[in-house]
Amino acid sequence: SKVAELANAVVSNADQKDLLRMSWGVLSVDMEGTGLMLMANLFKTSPSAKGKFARLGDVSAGKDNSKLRGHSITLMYALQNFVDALDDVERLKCVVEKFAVNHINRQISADEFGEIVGPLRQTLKARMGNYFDEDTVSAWASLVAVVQASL
Ligand code: HEM
Repeated sequence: SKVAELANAVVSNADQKDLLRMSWGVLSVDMEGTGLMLMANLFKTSPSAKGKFARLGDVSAGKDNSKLRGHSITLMYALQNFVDALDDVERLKCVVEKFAVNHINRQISADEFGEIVGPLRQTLKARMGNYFDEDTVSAWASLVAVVQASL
């Protein structure tokens, strides 16, 4: 399957995995703050994505919106599952498929899910400063592509 093929490509690319782990080390210093930043970037760049998160109410309130805050925190722990699975293709596939279900239930298409890459790029740039580079963005895009293939 396409998911298996893309998951294999991620697990076999040692350079990409180094970039993912190094950048995750930076992003995960402040799980909540980074999650809120990622969501704010998504809402800024993708009005259509904003429409999907109606349950969260007024997302412009940031951290003061407890529903947005809860979502931002749990989204980061979801990403942690992917980073923890980078050496084991079966593990990566099963966590990807678990998160795919949550999004299929919400009618998020592969294209819509892919809208996270731009916001992720902005978040990496803000958090990594001089250590930011486009190879790191590509590494994250490869991981996102595994999820997209499952949608
Ligand atoms: C880095 C990529 C993403 C990760 C790790 C992620 C993770 C999650 C997690 C853990 C949940 C909660 C699961 C649940 O309540 O069933 C969730 C819910 C959701 N996700 Fe994602 N997501 C990502 C990207 C996106 C994108 C790009 C969209 C839309 C364009 C999206 C739309 C949604 C919606 C609408 C919900 C339900 C929110 C709610 O009402 O609580 N997600 N996501």
